Amino acid sequence: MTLTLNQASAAAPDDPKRLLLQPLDLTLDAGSITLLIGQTGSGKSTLLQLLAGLRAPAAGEVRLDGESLWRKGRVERRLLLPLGLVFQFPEQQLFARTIRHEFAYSLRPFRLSPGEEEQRIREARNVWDGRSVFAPELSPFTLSGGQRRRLALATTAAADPAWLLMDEPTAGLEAAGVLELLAAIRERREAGAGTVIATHDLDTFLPLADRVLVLQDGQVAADLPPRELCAQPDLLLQTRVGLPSCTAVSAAFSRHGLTLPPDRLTAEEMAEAIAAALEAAPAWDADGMQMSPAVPVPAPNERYRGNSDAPSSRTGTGGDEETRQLTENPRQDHTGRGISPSADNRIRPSALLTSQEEIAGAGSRNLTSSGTWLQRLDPRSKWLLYVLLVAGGLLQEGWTGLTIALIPVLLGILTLPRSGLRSLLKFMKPLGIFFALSIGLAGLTLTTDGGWPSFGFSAEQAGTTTLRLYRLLIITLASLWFAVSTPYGRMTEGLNWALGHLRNMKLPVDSFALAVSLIFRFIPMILSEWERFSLIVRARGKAPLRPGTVRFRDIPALVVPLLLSLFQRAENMTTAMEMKGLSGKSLQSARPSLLSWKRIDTMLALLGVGWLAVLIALR
Ligand SMILES: Nc1ncnc2c1ncn2[C@@H]1O[C@H](COP(=O)(O)OP(=O)(O)OP(=O)(O)O)[C@@H](O)[C@H]1O
Repeated sequence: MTLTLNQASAAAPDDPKRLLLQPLDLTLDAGSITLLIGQTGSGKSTLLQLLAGLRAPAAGEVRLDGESLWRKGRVERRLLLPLGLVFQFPEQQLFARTIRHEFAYSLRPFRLSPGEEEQRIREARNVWDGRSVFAPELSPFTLSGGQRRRLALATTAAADPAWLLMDEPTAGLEAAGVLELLAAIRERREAGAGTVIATHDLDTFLPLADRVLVLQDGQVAADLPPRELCAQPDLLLQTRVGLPSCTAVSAAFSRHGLTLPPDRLTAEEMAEAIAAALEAAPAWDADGMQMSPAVPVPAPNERYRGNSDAPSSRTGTGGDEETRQLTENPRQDHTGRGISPSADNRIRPSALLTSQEEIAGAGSRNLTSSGTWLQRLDPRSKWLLYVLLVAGGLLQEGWTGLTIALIPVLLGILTLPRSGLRSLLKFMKPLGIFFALSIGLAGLTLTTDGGWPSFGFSAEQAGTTTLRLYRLLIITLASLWFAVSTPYGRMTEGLNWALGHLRNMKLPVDSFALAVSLIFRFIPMILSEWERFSLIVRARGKAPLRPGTVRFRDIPALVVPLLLSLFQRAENMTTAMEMKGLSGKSLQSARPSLLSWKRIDTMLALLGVGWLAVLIALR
C-alpha cells in the first residue's frame, strides 16, 4: 500500500491560519522504512498524525493506495485499519484490567475470529515478550515501565498494520528492547509493510532506513538516503539535527589526519573503514595518533576539523554547541593552524537565534497564553469577578435566578480567544454526558406494587437534580473561564494579595492560596491531557469519527490513562515543590508583583458588584 500526500498541509487546531506543516508532496512506498528527523517542534509528530488519518489536512490530500482518506470530515474505518500509530511514551495508553483485555481492545476494530486473535497475540508476544512476562490475566499496571512500553508496542504490532507510524519509539527503551524493535521493523520490511519513524535517535535508525526526511519549521528541508545525509554534515547542523556518530567519528579522525568516509553507518562498517584507512596510510603513527609529516593532511571538509568531541545525535542537542564552535572559533588543525569556515558555508548565528526564539515561543504556548486584553486584566479584579459570579450562582434557588446568573458567565466565556473556547467545548462535552446520565439515574424509580418490581421515571426527582446540576454547571463554567483566561503566576499573585490581610489574623492563608492556585493550575493541564489521550484513543479505536470526538465506549480507555497521568503529574509537582522547599509562604514572595489596577478593572469590579446586588434582590 502506498501512502501519498498531495500538497497536504496541517494547521494548528486552535488557529486554522497557522500552518504547522507547509503544503507537502510525498510518496511513501510499501515495504520502505522512512525516518522523520528534525529539531524539536519541526513538525514530525504532526506529519505522523496526518499520515495516520488522525489529523485532517488543512489543504491538499492524504491518500492510501490512491484513495483519499478524508471524506466529509471523517476517515472510513477500512482506511484506518491499515494505519497503526505508536505515540511517544505508548505505555501511558494502557488502561485495561488485564493484558488480554489490552490486546483485545487494540484488535477489536479488526473483527477477528477468536482463533485469529489468539494467533495475532501469540505472534506479537513472540517478538516483544522474550522474558514471558505478559501473562494474559496479569494487570498491565503490575509491569515495570519498560515492560509496559513493550506491551504497548506489542498491542499495536499485533494489529499488523500495513503502515506502522512510530513517534520516538526508542525513548526510554532498554538496549534489548531496541534490538527487538529493529528486528521487528526489518521483518515488516521483508513482509512488504511500511514503517515511518519520527526520531532523534539517528545512530539506531540510520543503518536501517531507506530514506530520511529532514524537517525544519514544518517543511521538508531534505529527502535523502541515509548515507547521502551523513555525507552532508552541514545540512545536519543547519537544521539543528546534530551529527550521527558515524559523521562525528569521521570528523574526529579527520582532525588527526586520517580520512574516513562519513557514511559508515554501523560500528562494523566504521571499523572496516578505519582498518582500510590505516593500511592505506603507512606513515600513520598509531600509538601517538599523530600523522607523520611525510603524509599530506587530508581535508575532506575543513569545517569539521578540530571537532574532536562532537556530541552524538542521540539526544539531538548536539547541534547548538557544534554550531557555536563552528561559527565562532577558527578551527585548529593538527599543526595548530587556524582554519576559518568559508563564507558560503558559514552558519549565521543570528538565523539560528531567530529560529530558537520562535521555537521557544511556540513551546511556551499553552491554553492560557493568548495575550488578549482579558489576560492583561489585573488578577485581583478577575478574582473578584470570579467570586461574585460564583456567589451569584450559589445564591439562586430557582430556574430564573440561575439563568440570570448564567448570563455574565456566558458573556465572560465569549470573551475567551478561540483556542480557549475550543478547549472548553471539548471539556464540556463529557461533562454534558455526565450530567445527562446523572439526571436520568436520579429520575429512575422502582416500585414493587403487586409483588413485581417495576421501573418508572419521576420528573420531579429528575427536576431537583437538574436544578442542582445547573448550579454546578454555572460554577464550573465560571471556574473554567477564570482558569483558561488567567496565567498561573497572575492568579497566584492576585490571590496572595487578596488574602494577605487575613494573614495577620493567623489564618492558614498561605496553604489555602497554594492549594487554590494549584487547583486552577490543573484545569488547563487537564484540558491538554484530555486532548492528548483522546487522540491516542482515536488511533487505537479506529472509529470513523470527526476529529476531536470520542466514542462513548472508548471512555474507559480515555479516562483511566488520563487520571493516571494527572496523578503522576500531581505527584511530580508535589515532589518538585518539596525539593525546592516551596510552601505557600515562599510562593507569596516568589514573584515580583504582576498587579496593575487600571480603570477597566474598576469598571469590571463595579459591574460585578452591581450584578450581585441584582441577583440578591431577585432571590
Ligand atoms: N495542538 C496543538 N496546537 C497548537 N500548536 C501545536 C499543537 N501541536 C503541535 N503544535 C505546534 O506544532 C509544531 C510542530 O509540533 P510537533 O509536535 O509536530 O513537533 P515535533 O517535531 O514532533 O517535536 P518533538 O521532537 O518535540 O516531538 C510546534 O511548533 C508545536 O508547538
